[in-house]
Amino acid sequence: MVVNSVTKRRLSDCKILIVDDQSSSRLVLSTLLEDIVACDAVKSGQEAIDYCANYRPDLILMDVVMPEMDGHETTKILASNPDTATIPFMFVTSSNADDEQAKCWASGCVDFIEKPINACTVRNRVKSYLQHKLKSDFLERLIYIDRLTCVYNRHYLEDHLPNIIKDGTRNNTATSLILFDVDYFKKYNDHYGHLEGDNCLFKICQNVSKYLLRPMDCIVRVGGEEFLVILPNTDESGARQVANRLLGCVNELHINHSDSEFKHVTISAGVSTKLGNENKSIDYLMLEADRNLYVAKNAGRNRVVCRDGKISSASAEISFA
Ligand SMILES: Nc1nc2c(ncn2[C@@H]2O[C@H](COP(=O)(O)OP(=O)(O)OP(=O)(O)O)[C@@H](O)[C@H]2O)c(=O)[nH]1
Repeated sequence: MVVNSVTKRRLSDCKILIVDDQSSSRLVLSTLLEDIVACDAVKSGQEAIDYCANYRPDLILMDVVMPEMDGHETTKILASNPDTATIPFMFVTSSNADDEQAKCWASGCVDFIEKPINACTVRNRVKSYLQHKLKSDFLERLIYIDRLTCVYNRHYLEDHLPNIIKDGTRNNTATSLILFDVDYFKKYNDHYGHLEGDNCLFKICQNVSKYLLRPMDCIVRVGGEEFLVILPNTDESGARQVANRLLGCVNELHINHSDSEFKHVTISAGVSTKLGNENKSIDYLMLEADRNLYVAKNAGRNRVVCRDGKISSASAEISFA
């Protein structure tokens, strides 16, 4: 998962993906745009889908007519996957018929470019869209990112968790939550000072973010030194593995904490899971995670408790698998 930041991105930080079966069209578009943004190019809808499974372009320029999978079908598949649904796309089309234009807009494109392309229009249309996107992305980060830790804040949780849970029900997939809390943090602040405390929270969040491997996994600061990790499409055993990995990665930071029996900073975690066909509310899931966190604290801290009540202590094993 990408580590968030509230710094402003520039046009030159953006990346676009050009999807066109004709190598000449790919070359023309990338040559026209490469001094404005970084460009990657692929030659089919399937390659675009594979690319987006690993990378998040700021914009896709999508040819409409392609063999095997056309631009409309490709964007439909991207839109049906929550991981790729928000990637904006512009169609590049040689048809300016009314019904074709209507079809492009109906599929959710942000704009379209007519073929044969006009160099000046393509450059300015892409530039103007990306400038607008950079501003709205920045505003969204200001609203949703906690300034101290650079992870999501409660506003994000309130606006997005209901949809994540609904997606899980709709797709009949499990969703898990990990609620974690820094152990003996009051003592840490008392001993090392509040500024060091802030610093410690930042380090933990940055490190934990690196260990959330799927693009849809995210971490939210729910308050003080308490954080929620949201894991869409993850069952209880998967969540346990992630939670143990997070405990391991905080242990591996080796932040001194002389007033803890572990002698370094640790976290405790409670997990809750909603199976695709279960009807559990967000409040219920939060309570379940909170109750399990409480059990983990009482069992000695630096451990994970899932809904089956099983306790696992921090595994020092850290795996990126
Ligand atoms: N430095 C710093 N401290 C914070 C922040 N938010 C909350 N805290 C402190 O975190 C501490 C939490 O203390 P407690 O809730 O007693 O929990 P704890 O000491 O971690 O004990 P256990 O959770 O039982 O292991 C309080 O002293 C809060 O002031 C923050 O943003 N920065």
